[in-house]
Amino acid sequence: MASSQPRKEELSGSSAHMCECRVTHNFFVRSVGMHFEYDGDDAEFQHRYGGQLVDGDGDALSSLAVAGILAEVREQRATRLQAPEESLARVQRIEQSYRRLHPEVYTIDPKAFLAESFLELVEVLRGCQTSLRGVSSSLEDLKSRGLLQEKRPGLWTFKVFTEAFCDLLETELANFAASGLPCTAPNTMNRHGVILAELGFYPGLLNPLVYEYVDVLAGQLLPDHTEGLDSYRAFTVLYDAAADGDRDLALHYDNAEVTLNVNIGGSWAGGQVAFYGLATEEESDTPAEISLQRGHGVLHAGLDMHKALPITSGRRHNLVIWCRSSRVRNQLCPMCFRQPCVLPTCKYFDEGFTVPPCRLACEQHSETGCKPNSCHSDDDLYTDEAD
Ligand SMILES: O=C(O)CCC(=O)C(=O)O
Ligand SMILES: [Fe+2]
Repeated sequence: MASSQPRKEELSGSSAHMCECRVTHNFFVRSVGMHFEYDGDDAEFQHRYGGQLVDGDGDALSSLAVAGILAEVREQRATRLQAPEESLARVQRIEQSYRRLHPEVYTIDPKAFLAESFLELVEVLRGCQTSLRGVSSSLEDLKSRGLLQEKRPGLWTFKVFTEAFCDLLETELANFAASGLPCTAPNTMNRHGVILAELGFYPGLLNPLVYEYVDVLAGQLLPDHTEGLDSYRAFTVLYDAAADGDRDLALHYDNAEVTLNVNIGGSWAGGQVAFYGLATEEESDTPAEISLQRGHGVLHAGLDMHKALPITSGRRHNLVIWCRSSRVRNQLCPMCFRQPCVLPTCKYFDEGFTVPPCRLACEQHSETGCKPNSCHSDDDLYTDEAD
């Protein structure tokens, strides 16, 4: 199953790619509560939305109001186009100026960082990859011994990290936050989390965690969703009931085949993560609500719709890893549900598509003559020159 595949960064000639939909789809304008598509063609935007948009009373929006929406969408697109370049600049600045408090937390120490039960869980499931004995009896055994819980089909919880690791990571991240250096928030709803690639956590800590451990679990526990994990996006989310804190996260699915979400600290009330089932299937009326103890994680399909309920007091700090399987996502982009047509990007914005088999948007457009303005002539902007 999973691990015989080379990971993406080991493939010769590979580079980072994102689906073109990242800069053409899902622009959310809060004032009208709608998502828009926009590929840089103003006339097409006007044509597509001009007559359709109505205000709260059902009256058509004025052309001035539509122009205002277009301006907002245009700005969002420009921000997304610039994001990879800005990320590279931030990384350079962090590398030059940040003094690590705990340099040891950047390199995995399995015995000190990973819970004993997690190491055993992975070893048992690794053994199932080669054994003829079915995985199901091993899973039953692991469940009966309390190493693994199945909250409902496809929703697994287990202990991942030791307290010592959670302490190290939390204090390192607090030290980084106190440095005042710039970092990126993982999404617009989580203003206080950070993208861990930009802080240098990938090579020594997260690459081995994902490729040597999570890949084994994902392959055995969510076999319909991965054909081997070969890239990922890792970040933290931080909820705080205090005045300026983020409290909840809207219903969504992840840009991932498989997600591992682990609590690394805090003490709080509320804040359960509620799961509603796969986006491709009928929504469940009764969500499975998960509340994790410190060091414990939930492993779920990226397509499992979920939201974080509001925390009512305290603070909740989680490490989230969106794991990607190029063999799966190369067939269909999980964000636009189309065959991916990709743009080069920097490694911090990699969405895990590989070329080939995916086609570059520029080639696709010049061949078919469609949408030349959504393909990027200035490739240097999207090439990772930090390596
Ligand atoms: O709040 C959480 O624990 C879930 C976060 C999440 O779903 C995400 O960032 O994709
Ligand atoms: Fe999520």
